[in-house]
Amino acid sequence: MTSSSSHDPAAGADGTPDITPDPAGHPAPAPVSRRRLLGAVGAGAAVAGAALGAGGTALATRDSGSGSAAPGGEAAAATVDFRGAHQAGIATPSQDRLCFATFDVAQNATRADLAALLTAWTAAAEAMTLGRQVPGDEGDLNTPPDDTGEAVGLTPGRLTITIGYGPGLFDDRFGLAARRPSGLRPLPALPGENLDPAVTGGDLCVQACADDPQVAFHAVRNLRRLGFGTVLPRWMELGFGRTSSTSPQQATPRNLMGFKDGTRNIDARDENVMGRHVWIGEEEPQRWVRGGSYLVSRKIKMRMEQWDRDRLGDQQDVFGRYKGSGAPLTGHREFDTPDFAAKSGGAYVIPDDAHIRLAAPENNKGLRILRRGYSYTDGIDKTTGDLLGGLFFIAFMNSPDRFVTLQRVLGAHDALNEYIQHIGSGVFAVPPGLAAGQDWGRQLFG
Ligand SMILES: C=CC1=C(C)c2cc3[nH]c(cc4nc(cc5[nH]c(cc1n2)c(C)c5CCC(=O)O)C(CCC(=O)O)=C4C)c(C)c3C=C
Ligand SMILES: [Fe+2]
Repeated sequence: MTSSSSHDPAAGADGTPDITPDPAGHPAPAPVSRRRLLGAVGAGAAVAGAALGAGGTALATRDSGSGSAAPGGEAAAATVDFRGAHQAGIATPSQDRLCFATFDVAQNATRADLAALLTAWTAAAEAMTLGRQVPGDEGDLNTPPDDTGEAVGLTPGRLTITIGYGPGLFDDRFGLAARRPSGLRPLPALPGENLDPAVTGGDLCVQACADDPQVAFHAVRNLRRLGFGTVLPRWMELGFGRTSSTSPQQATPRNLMGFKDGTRNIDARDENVMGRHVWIGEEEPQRWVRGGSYLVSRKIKMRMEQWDRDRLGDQQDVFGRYKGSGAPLTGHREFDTPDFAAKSGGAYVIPDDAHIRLAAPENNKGLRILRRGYSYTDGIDKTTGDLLGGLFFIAFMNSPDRFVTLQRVLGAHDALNEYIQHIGSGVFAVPPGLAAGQDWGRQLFG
């Protein structure tokens, strides 16, 4: 690979990339309130940290079942509304942690079983996002507890639980063929991928995001527990270090390649942009899924040993951005607009095969997606000693064709391909949010 060995204009005087300043001067998160406000959780928007929104999002502690406060004092954390026009966990400012799982419906499960499970999942999910235990009979010594218990005493951690349905759910098993969202079909084969069936597909997916990994895991575990006999877990992924900002109010995080990731992501607070690119709109014949979205997941392994031996100039050319500041190679500050026409010595400053050139909306007829991925690790490869890990890519869009269009270009031409491989995949229709009194079972089956 060639390198322009570009020097980061935002680097310190000694040439060390200065990775600390946020050029946009984004505000620091509000201090966490320690006050305990039980009960009333209003219809306000999601909030980062514990700042109370004017719309009434309240603070809550996890219900310990005995009414006592969390151990160690009165720790409080923000909750995110479970109900609304759209499911939480899409436009919600990204939490720090992810637990993502897919499930297949068991062979002998019926339509009624699935509908009942989705109704039970709704009640459990709503309770858990409020920091409460999964509802049910308590204290019966002759039956297993309704909640597995490991989140008792933890704060809600901005938990969101987002559900999605895979293409297989709309086959002839449950009478759902006539309700299949028009864009939902298996993704086509894409260049360079090497998909492992063990981390690909599923009839249903559950994305649990929270600022505490135990809260996120507890959510998926309890849905799995409720699903005994009706659904079987297919695969599960834990994510850390969110790799995308979904709001410029969040400092841009770094991925495992050390680059700021999410700089030019969609600002999920912009309803106009979300309406054009992310939410399924009026053009969708299946009314029940309007206001929803499509979730595409890709488990992307990074060849970290190769990457860590690559020169800084090469690394920057791969993305078309400076590693320190995150600025485009044609700019000085992170949020400068890339100049894809700029040349130096007859060659593009942002190389032909740079990741951002190939993925940018300017070069893809305005196409945009909302990225909401996380880093993952699977430990080490025992035969080689290599680190196993990379990006668990999640993106939301109003048609999976958007992802296919982008990935056809990236998979064929991206300089990043030398260092990554797509090893897992999923596509799911994400229904809209639930109104008061509605549940996932009735929403799906009509
Ligand atoms: C098909 C969509 C995409 C895949 C797959 C993908 C993989 C991938 N990306 C990075 C790191 C970065 N991506 C960045 C920008 C960026 N990436 C995509 C799409 C996919 N990325 C888009 C649409 C964009 C925005 C392009 C633009 O408008 O300029 C960046 C730059 C910072 C940013 O804007 O977010 C980084 C860094 C990795 C490591 C990766 C697979 C492992
Ligand atoms: Fe990317």
